[in-house]
Order: sequence, then C-alpha cells, then structure tokens
Amino acid sequence: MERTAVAFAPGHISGYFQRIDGDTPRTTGSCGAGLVINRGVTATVRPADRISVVITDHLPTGDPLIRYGSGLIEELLGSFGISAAVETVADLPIGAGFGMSAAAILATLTAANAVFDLGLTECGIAERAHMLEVSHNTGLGDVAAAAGGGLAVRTAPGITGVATRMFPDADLCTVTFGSIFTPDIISSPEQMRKVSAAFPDRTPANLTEFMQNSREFAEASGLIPREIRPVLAACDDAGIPASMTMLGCGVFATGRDAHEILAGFGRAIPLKLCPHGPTLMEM
Ligand SMILES: Nc1ncnc2c1ncn2[C@@H]1O[C@H](COP(=O)(O)OP(=O)(O)O)[C@@H](O)[C@H]1O
Ligand SMILES: CC(C)(COP(=O)(O)O)[C@@H](O)C(=O)O
Repeated sequence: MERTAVAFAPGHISGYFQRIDGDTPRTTGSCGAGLVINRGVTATVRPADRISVVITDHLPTGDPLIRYGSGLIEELLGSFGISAAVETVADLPIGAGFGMSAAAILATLTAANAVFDLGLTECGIAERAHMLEVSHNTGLGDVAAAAGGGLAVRTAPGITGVATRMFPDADLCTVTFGSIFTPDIISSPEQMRKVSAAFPDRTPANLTEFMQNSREFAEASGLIPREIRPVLAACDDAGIPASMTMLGCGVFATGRDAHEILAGFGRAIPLKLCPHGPTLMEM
C-alpha cells in the first residue's frame, strides 16, 4: 500500500525582529521574539507520479480558500528529488503575519521525511526549512521559532539562535484584516534600517515584557497600518496588552478579556502557546 504521512507545524506571531545578514541563507535571519501558537499548518504527503500542491488558505472572515501550486513547496520537493502530492491546510490566513509559510515548509518536510525515509533529524528539517524560507524572502526568524514551542526569544540568526523558550499558560487572541507582502518589507534596505533602529534593547524575562517590547517596536518601526489603529486604541483603553502581528495587517493581544475587545472589530481567534514544534501525526 502507498504510504501517506500527515504532519503539523505550529504558526508563529513575531512581535519584533531585526534582520541579520550572514554570508549564506543558513546564517541569515533575524533576532527578535514571538509566540509559537497552537494553530498552524497540517500537511499530507503521498508519493505521486508528479509534484502537485493544493493549499487550503483562510480569508480573514474564516471562509476557506483553495489554491493550487506553491513555488516554495515545489522547490522543497525538487531539492530532494522527490515526487509527491502535497496538501497543506493553513488554520490561519496566509501572509498575515502568522508564519504560515514557515509552518507549511516544516510540516511538509516532516511528513516527506517519514514517507520517503529521507533520514533527516529534527534539526536537519529545521535547517533546510530555514534556508528555503530565507532564500524566498518569506520570513527570517519564523522557522527557528516554530521548530520548538513557546514564547521564543531569538538572539542570533538561524536555527541555533533561539536563546530562551518560555511557556506561560496565557490566553492569547488575534484579529486580522489581511496580508502585508513580507518579501517587499524584508528586502527593502530602508525598511530594514527603520526596523533595526526600533529594535528593543532589553531582553524580555516574561510575557508582559515581551508585549511591552513588541508594542514599543511596532510604534517605532513605522510599520503599523492605519486599519489596526482603532483596535490598538481599544485595547489600550481597556488595559489589554496588544501589538501588531509582524508582518500582517492584524493585532494580537493577551489576557482573558482580549477576546471581547478584539471581537468588536472582526473575527477574534483565540490562541494558546504551542508547547512543541513540528510533529508527525499519522503514517
Ligand atoms: N500553507 C501553505 N502551503 C503552501 N505554501 C504556502 C503556505 N503558506 C504560505 N505559503 C507560501 O508562502 C507565501 C507567503 O509567505 P508569507 O507572506 O511569508 O506568509 P506568512 O506571513 O503567513 O508566513 C505564499 O505565497 C505561498 O507561496
Ligand atoms: C516578521 C518576519 C520577518 C516575517 O514574518 P511572516 O510575515 O509571518 O512570515 C519573521 O520571519 C521574523 O523574522 O520575525
């Protein structure tokens, strides 16, 4: 019988970041911090005569949207010389700052590793995924963070750059209005100069400090879209820590009361920290 594998990889909400250029994609990435979340991408991989990719995306309203083909996933399979039919289901909208591209690569490679006996370790999977993500400019630090769980603080670029992971049992919530095209921002020297200048100088010791750093960074970076201003203002009025989902047109907030405030502006999605990185679900 033909083998099929299913794997899940968590998404990642980046709170703040700073691009670090190395000599190669392996050593290029970002420092920063973010939340690895319990929604992500589930990938199903089975051997096939030719490569095909079907993506289930979601609109900000929650309605599903089917897309065919993904340059990222096709290149990934091609680089291993494997031919497979891949289906990825993204729990959150793609391109909205939830690290769905990193999760898609990690989930697909975790499943492909099992089906095709590629012999990759967890580290090997993360390394290949990081290099692909960086060379496509779809992200800088998402793979390193999503390779494990929790609130991940990254002090160096690449998959070995995660200095701390914290696991507070916090209620998280997000609302999104749409995407920001990540490659345009992270390949712009001018934007990256502004982002660097906004990078916080203290390392967070807990979720509260992470939220403070994230908001200060968002304000100073010049990246906040007009659409999310009313949401941030409502959170501020209610004393709810909130910031911008980097890089997407959305807000994330913490605490039990966050859901009620965010629900006034759109589909509020409750989240928790994910305690782990990519996992093989069935074979
Ligand atoms: N679930 C997925 N399956 C396949 N490809 C994906 C998936 N998610 C993202 N991608 C690819 O990544 C690109 C978007 O990346 P990016 O803007 O970084 O999204 P995000 O902010 O969600 O990480 C898409 O154009 C698509 O090619
Ligand atoms: C913020 C970003 C550069 C992009 O994140 P996304 O749009 O979710 O792919 C991230 O990879 C980071 O380095 O922190």
